[in-house]
Amino acid sequence: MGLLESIHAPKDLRVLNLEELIKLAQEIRQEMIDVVSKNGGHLAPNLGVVELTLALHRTFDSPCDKIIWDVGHQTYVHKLLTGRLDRFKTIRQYHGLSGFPKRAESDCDCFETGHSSTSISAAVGFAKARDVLGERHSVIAVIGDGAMTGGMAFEALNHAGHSETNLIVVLNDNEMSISPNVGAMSSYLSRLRSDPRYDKRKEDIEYLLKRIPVIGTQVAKAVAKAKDSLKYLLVPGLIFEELGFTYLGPIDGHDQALVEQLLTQAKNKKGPVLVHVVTCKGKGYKPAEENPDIFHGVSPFDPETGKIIKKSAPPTYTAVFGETLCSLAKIDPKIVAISAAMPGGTGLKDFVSQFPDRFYDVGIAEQHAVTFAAGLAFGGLKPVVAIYSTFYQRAYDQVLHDVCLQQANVVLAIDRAGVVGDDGPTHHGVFDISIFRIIPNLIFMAPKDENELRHMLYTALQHRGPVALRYPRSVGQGVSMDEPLKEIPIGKAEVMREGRDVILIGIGPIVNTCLLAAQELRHRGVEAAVINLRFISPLDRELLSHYARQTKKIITVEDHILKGGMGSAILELLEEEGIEGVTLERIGYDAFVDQGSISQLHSVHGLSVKGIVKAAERLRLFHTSQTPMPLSGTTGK
Ligand SMILES: Cc1ncc(C[n+]2csc(CCOP(=O)(O)OP(=O)(O)O)c2C)c(N)n1
Ligand SMILES: CC(=O)[C@@H](O)[C@H](O)COP(=O)(O)O
Ligand SMILES: [Mg+2]
Repeated sequence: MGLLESIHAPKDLRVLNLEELIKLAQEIRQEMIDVVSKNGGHLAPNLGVVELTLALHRTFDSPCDKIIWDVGHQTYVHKLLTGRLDRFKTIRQYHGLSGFPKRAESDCDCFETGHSSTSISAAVGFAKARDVLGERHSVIAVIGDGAMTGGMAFEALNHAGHSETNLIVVLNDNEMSISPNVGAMSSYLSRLRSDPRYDKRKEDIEYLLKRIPVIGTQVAKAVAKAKDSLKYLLVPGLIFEELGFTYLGPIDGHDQALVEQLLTQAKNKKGPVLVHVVTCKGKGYKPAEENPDIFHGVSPFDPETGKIIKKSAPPTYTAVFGETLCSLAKIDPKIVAISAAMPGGTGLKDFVSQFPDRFYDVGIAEQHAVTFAAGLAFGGLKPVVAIYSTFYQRAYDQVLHDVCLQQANVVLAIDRAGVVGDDGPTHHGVFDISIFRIIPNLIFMAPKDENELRHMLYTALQHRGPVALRYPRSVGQGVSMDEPLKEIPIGKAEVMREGRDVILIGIGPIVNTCLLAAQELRHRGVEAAVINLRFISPLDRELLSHYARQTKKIITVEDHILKGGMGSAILELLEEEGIEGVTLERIGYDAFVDQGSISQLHSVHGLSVKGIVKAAERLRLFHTSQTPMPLSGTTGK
């Protein structure tokens, strides 16, 4: 039996000596490489925090002490040490362990994360609750240098530093967000790391400063001023100190004994403390150390070589978006692109290399990204902001107040729209239609395939005023691409198939599933029209009203939450147009959606041929008893 099998709870770690801890760290790394090479997952961030997590669980007493992990993608080690080794092989799978902290999984997961930069705010909340209730436990937020670029982190530092509550912030600085970290805070952290006094204790410097003699009032004032300036030069971590934190570090985050020593020191200090540890993302696995961005969130790979297992498939929507944007930017010098710390994920890597002066990575700052884009637009440029659907939730007011109210010429590229798979409920992009379709002035569209995406991006960039464009995290349909790019008439839907009995209305690539379902329904004697809605706003009122009056039966299908979604928009339209006697079945999600593969989730929630046929049955378009013919080659509920 290895050491890892003997760890059932954090208390089991406290009996180990340094040699055993080093061996345990190796076993943990091996277990994570084995499992992630099969399941995919956030390998590099976890390899980087092995010693830090061991030190945290030896110094603090979880679940009594509260450890809050920012983003939460680096909690695999924490899971392995808090009684979840036996289920670790199921991580990120349907009904398996989550890849992020989950309160329902363990008492040691005191706060759920997934969206970045929330940990310090939550920690201040835990700390204040403890103070009010007269409790005494420690509260620790563990935040990466990337997450530290998010506005919420600054807001929380501002609050915590002023409140003087006992709280520890561990800054895990690996110089990486998903890509190399950006921004002034990141440069400041680099200066701290490269400071020749890296290991010079802050206390020593303060002691020296205190020894400067003070004689007479005038001289005292001058000396006080000089001391202040000197302090700026000499005391490391001064930004944090000035915000009211005691700053400790920076130290090597892979030196087990040193990390424990510093955490113990932090535990015994009063007020807010910031512990700065420097780690290597991907530590201990060469391919991940060499390519920390690729191994940040990696798909299955060969553990021997680190080679990603690739299947041949059509290009992703993201790749087609990136390629089209580059080709349009070549012709139009006003096009600029903005990413919130995800140039790779949003398909903008080529844009960065081809147009470095027209690309802005603003860090994990979605709110700033959107308002910055509004400024760029009024300054005369054509900004395209590419953000995942789930992270746009952060920038709702900026979209509404700064872009749409003022009719700024901004293209909002909404990537990862729909369920995203293994990352689960924190990351599914299933709310954007509900929150954005109600904003006046915003044109909102979604393509049925990758070719239509190209034409829509072109259309968006021709339009004056704000446009949103949603597309999923998946490979395209493998359709051929047509040239030249042309404008799609705003607000016009596309009839993909005629039919007198029912209309199947889809938005996005799910339209293709509607087409397959229409074929199945024909076997049951049902003629279904299929409409590719294309525009959520404005809706094609004329066309939809015509078909609704004709068939009186509608099935809407969307990779989105039902409440407020596309089906809801159709219901509103029927009511507004006074179309009566229509029965409507809506297919989509009715709650937060679990993790699982995208096809699994679609099938469980009825976004499948089988699910659509069942909806038709509920509309009494046919009865199962009359149609013995089996479904051919389809899945779904
Ligand atoms: C609001 C938000 N925007 C974007 C992301 C995507 N994201 C996940 S991890 C990450 C980088 C985090 O970097 P850091 O905090 O330094 O952690 P590391 O992986 O380097 O340990 C980003 C941008 C997110 N989770 N939340
Ligand atoms: C933790 C996080 O938010 C990202 O790392 C996310 O997992 C990226 O997912 P994609 O694979 O869709 O880019
Ligand atoms: Mg980092």
